[in-house]
Amino acid sequence: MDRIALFDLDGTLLDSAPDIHAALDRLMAAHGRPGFSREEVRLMIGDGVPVLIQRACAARTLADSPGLVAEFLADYEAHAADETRPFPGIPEALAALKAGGWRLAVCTNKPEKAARIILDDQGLSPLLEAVGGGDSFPVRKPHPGHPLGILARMGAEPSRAVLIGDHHNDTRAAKAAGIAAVFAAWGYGGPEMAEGAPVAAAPADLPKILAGMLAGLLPG
Ligand SMILES: O=C(O)COP(=O)(O)O
Repeated sequence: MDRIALFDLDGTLLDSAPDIHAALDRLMAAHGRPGFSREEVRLMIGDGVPVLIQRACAARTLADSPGLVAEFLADYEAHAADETRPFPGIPEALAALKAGGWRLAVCTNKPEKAARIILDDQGLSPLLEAVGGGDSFPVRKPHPGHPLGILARMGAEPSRAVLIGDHHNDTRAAKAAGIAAVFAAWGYGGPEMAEGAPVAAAPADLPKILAGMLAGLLPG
């Protein structure tokens, strides 16, 4: 029976905050503004790059513009994999799920190009059937059209899918799309962002949790 695991990227598969933080601080410095703490950056991640830049500009009284987003992205794409690594246990969990018959894909609000740069660099791309970024569809999480668009590309049913993420954008997109959700407690989101979804404490727990959810997925 078909089974699909859709993964959020930043804060779920990848500890990407160090490179996002460094690029954001370089952008602020280029515009004469002070940088941020790591915690401040973690809290700004989750809604894609244009919103990240909006939040940073608002915090530093800098006029937000599409030019700043392009400036950030050109720099970030060149350094996206400098320090970014999968969270411990993620490569093993993905391999175990794939071996267990799960079809794997990424559903991230990160721009698709930057997502692919890191996934290629870290050798994760061969495990994935699809990567849907924050700019791959007209909508992005928490809009259900984002995970649903990825499933449509895979020829897969929402009733056979689980979305694993660390942000309320993930749990909300899943709920609105009729997809089961699992909250990744090791990521950047506070525990309140689980919003009632089952919680995985560590990546190593995923194969067991997802296996347990199989029975609850509708036949298809
Ligand atoms: O880039 C972001 O802001 C968030 O990306 P994510 O959806 O993979 O957490």
